[in-house]
Amino acid sequence: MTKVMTDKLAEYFNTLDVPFSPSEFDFSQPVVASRIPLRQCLGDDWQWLPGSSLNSPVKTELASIKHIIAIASGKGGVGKSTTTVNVARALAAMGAKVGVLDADIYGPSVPLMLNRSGQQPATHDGKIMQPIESVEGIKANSIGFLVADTDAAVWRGPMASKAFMQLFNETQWGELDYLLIDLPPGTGDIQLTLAQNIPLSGAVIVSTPQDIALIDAQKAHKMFDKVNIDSLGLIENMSIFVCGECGHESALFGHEGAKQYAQASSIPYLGALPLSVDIRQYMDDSEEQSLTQKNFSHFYEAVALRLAIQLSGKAKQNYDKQQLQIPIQQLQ
Ligand SMILES: Nc1ncnc2c1ncn2[C@@H]1O[C@H](COP(=O)(O)OP(=O)(O)OP(=O)(O)O)[C@@H](O)[C@H]1O
Repeated sequence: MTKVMTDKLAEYFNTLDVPFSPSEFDFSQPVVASRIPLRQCLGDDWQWLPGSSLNSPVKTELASIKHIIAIASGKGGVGKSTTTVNVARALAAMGAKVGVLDADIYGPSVPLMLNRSGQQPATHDGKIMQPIESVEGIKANSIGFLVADTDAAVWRGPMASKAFMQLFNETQWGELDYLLIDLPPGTGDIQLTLAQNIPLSGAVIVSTPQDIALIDAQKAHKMFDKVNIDSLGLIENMSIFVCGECGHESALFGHEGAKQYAQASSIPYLGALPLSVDIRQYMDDSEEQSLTQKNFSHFYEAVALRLAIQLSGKAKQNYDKQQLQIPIQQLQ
C-alpha cells in the first residue's frame, strides 16, 4: 500500500464516528455439514431447471435480511470474489451479521476463499439448506458446495439462473445485516435474474484501471441503472503494482481509470487497492483467516465502513416487479 493511500485512509478513519454494536456472534453451535447431492437439495425442481423461466418467485424471508448488496464487475478476474470475501470479513469484524451468496455459478471461488472447500450444506427436509459458516461467522452458500466445478461450467443460462435463485431462496440465512452476492462477471442472465427478482440495497462494481475492464464495468453500471438499482460505489482493484524487492510502483493496468470513470459518472469512488503479492497469497492460503493485521486490511475496512454508513439510513430498494421487468434487449 502506498503512503498516499495509507495517509488518505488514516484521514478517512479520523473523520468517522462509527456507530457499530459489539459482535453478537454465536460460535458455540457450528453447522453440521453432511454430504448431499444437488439433486436431493433441489428435489423435484431439478427436473425443470433447464427450461425454467427467469422469473422465479422470491421465497426467502427477506425481512430477516437488512441489506442485500451485489458485488459486480463487467469483466472476469478483476477481483470481485476477493472483494466480496474481504468486505464480508471486515463487516463481520465490526460486529455485523454477514452472509455471502456466491452467485458465480460458472466459477465459484468463495468456498476456497473462506477455507470451506469440500464442505456441503446440511438440510433437514431435503430442500432448505443450512449455510456453511466460516471461522469469522460469515454464512455462505455457493454452487461450489454442491456440484463439481466441471458440472456447473456447462449449464446454460436459464439453468444457471434457476440454480442461483434456488441458492438464494432455499438457504436458511436467518438474521443478517448484510448479504453480499458475488455475481459472475458480465451482464447476462444471472445478473438480470438477480436485478429482477431480488430487492437489492445496491451494487458495488469492481474494476481494474484497464480500458477493457472499464468498458465492461460501465456496462454493469448501466445495467443496474436501468433496473433502478443504486451503484453504491466503484472499487479500483490491481491499481498499481509495488515491487516487493525495490518498492518501485508500476501501473500495469493503467492508472486511475476507474477513479476517473467514477467521478465522471457520479458513482461513489470507494478507493484503489494495489496488485499485491500479499493479497494473492492471503486469498490462496486457505489456512490463513484473519484479515486484521494485514497491510491491506484498512482498505477493506474502509470500504465496509463506507458501505455501512451509506446504507444505514437506506431501506432495501422498493421491490416493484412490474417496474423491474425490462426486456433484455434494452439492457444491451
Ligand atoms: N489486489 C490484488 N492483488 C493481487 N492479487 C489479487 C488482487 N485481487 C485479486 N487477486 C487475485 O486475482 C485472482 C482473481 O481474483 P477473483 O477470483 O477475486 O476475481 P473475480 O473477478 O471474482 O474472478 P471471476 O471473474 O473468475 O469470478 C485471484 O487469484 C485473487 O487472489
